[in-house]
Formats: sequence, structure tokens, C-alpha cells
Amino acid sequence: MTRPDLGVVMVGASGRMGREILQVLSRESGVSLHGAIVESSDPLSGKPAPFHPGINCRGELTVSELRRGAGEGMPIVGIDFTNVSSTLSTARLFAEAGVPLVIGTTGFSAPEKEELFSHSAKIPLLLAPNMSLGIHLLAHLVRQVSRALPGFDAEIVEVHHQKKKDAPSGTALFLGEAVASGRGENLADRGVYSREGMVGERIPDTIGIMAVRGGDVVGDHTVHFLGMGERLELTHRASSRETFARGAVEAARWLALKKPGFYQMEDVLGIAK
Ligand SMILES: NC(=O)C1=CN([C@@H]2O[C@H](COP(=O)(O)OP(=O)(O)OC[C@H]3O[C@@H](n4cnc5c(N)ncnc54)[C@H](OP(=O)(O)O)[C@@H]3O)[C@@H](O)[C@H]2O)C=CC1
Ligand SMILES: O=C(O)C1=N[C@H](C(=O)O)C[C@H](O)C1
Repeated sequence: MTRPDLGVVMVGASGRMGREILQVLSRESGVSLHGAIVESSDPLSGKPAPFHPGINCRGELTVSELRRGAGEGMPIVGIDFTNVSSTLSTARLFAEAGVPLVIGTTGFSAPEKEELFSHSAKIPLLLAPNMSLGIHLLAHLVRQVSRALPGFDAEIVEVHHQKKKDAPSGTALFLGEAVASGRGENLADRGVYSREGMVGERIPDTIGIMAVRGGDVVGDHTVHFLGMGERLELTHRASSRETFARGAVEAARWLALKKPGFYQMEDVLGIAK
């Protein structure tokens, strides 16, 4: 029997993305589920992982277990789709164990991103607010349009399902960075998040970012470039979480072979930043 090329430890195994990734892992060859981590209070704790009846979900993971797993010959990579505080703990654990980690969680502050970045001195760490191919092509186009149309007002609108907890989406912020970088600027200096009341006229060169929530929308992002007498709208719509799940597994395969460092989805996809 041939051994799988890669073992994945899925952190957040009972979540929307966790389940989707477990399903992708159950179908793909050359990759297997090594561990499924849920919150200790989760009803799935101690029960078989969805789509993987031979592996029980667990509420904890230790550095020595990770090290032991990684020492068994098969490379191991973690994939985390949980929340900010959980992912920060996961990243500390994986860095200590020396095991690569793919992070799909969104909602980090700048200092929290710095903390994640610091772990990349010890392990290959990939952080991507969106694992789809289309969003990264969109960001590439947005940078070009932003550069070509400096006088146009840029506004980003994202729409997500009613259960999403962070706003605006990590992807909207990522696209905001793309608009800003096309103009040689930083989103931190130009971002405007929603508007209410007597806000006055639009301040030139700002980048507006708005969040809409409702229903079961997987994830829509539109970047509006608004000029005088004309406007351009670039839209990406995700209609299935499988797109993100496939991207995350692809990123894990890619990351397993890398040296310690900080990586993004563009590196996996070979798209110029
Ligand atoms: N990069 C990308 O392409 C994508 C990123 N995302 C991001 O991924 C994150 C998760 O999204 P989604 O799956 O929809 O959210 P869910 O809330 O469905 O899933 C998160 C899961 O993590 C669990 N969890 C929380 N703390 C821990 C912990 N310490 N250990 C193990 N599990 C834990 C939660 O449990 P409980 O509910 O009990 O708290 C929940 O089951 C979000 O930040 C979202 O924005 C989402 C889609 C695509
Ligand atoms: O929470 C979600 O669902 C999604 N989150 C990511 C984000 O915040 O950008 C990516 C995707 O749009 C779905």
C-alpha cells in the first residue's frame, strides 16, 4: 500500500469551512486526515470526524503529539479556520512544534498579524483571507485598474451570510490593499468603513469598504471605480465553499515542501503581486 504524501491536522473541524475541507480530504489522493481538532465543548469532541469515520475529533492538541506525528516520516501540515484567538494559540503551538501551518481565519488586527508573522521565522506559515483563484486574479486586476484610473473613487462592497462574525471581510480588506497599492498608498491611511449621518462630501482618494450581511451568501466582493459619467465594477462571487476548501488543501500540499517563511496564496498560485 502506498503511503499518503501528506497528513493534515484540521483545526476547526466542525465549522463550515472545517467540514468542507474534511470532505475534500476524503476525496483527494496523496493527502490524508491526520487529526481533527474541535473545541473541547463541541458535540463532535470524541466522535468520528465528518467523512473520516476512522479518526475521532479531539478537543486538544499538544506540541509533543505534533512533533511525534511529524517525526513519523509523513509530512504534516496544519490548516486552521476558526477565529482570531483560537488561531493565535494554534500558531504558537505549531511554531513550537516546527510544523507548517495554513491559516484561513480572518479578522486579525495589525499587531495580531505581526504576531503570526513572527512565527514564520520558525515554520512555513501561509495566511490567506481567501483561498480562491478568482479573488487573487481580481486583486491583480484591481491593482492595474487602480493605477490606470487614479481620479476614480474606489468603493468596495462585500456580501456574506448571516452567520459571519467579522466585518468587513478579510477579502474586502485585501482588495482595499490592492486598490491602495495600485496608487502607491496604504489602506491604513485611506480606508473609510461605512458611513452614517452628516459625514460630509467624499474625501478624495479615500477607499470605502462596506459590509452587507444576510441569508446564505457564500461570499461576494465588488470593487467599484466611480468616475464622472462612467464607472467600472469588478465582481467576484463565490457560490460554494468547496472553492476555498480546495484552495486550502492545495496550499497545504505546497507549504509542506517550503522552508520557514511567510507565504500568501499568490505564492501558491504563481500570481505576481
Ligand atoms: N480564507 C478563506 O478562503 C476563508 C476564510 N474564512 C474564515 O474562516 C473562519 C471560519 O469560518 P467558518 O468556517 O465559516 O466559521 P465557523 O464558525 O463555522 O467555524 C469555526 C469553527 O472553529 C471552532 N473553534 C473555535 N475555537 C476553536 C478552538 N480553540 N479549537 C478548535 N475549534 C475551534 C468553532 O467552534 P464554535 O462554533 O463552537 O465556537 C467553529 O466550529 C472565519 O474567520 C472566516 O472569515 C471562511 C471562508 C473562506
Ligand atoms: O466568513 C466567510 O464565510 C468568508 N470569509 C472570508 C473573508 O472574510 O474574506 C472569505 C470568504 O469571502 C468567506
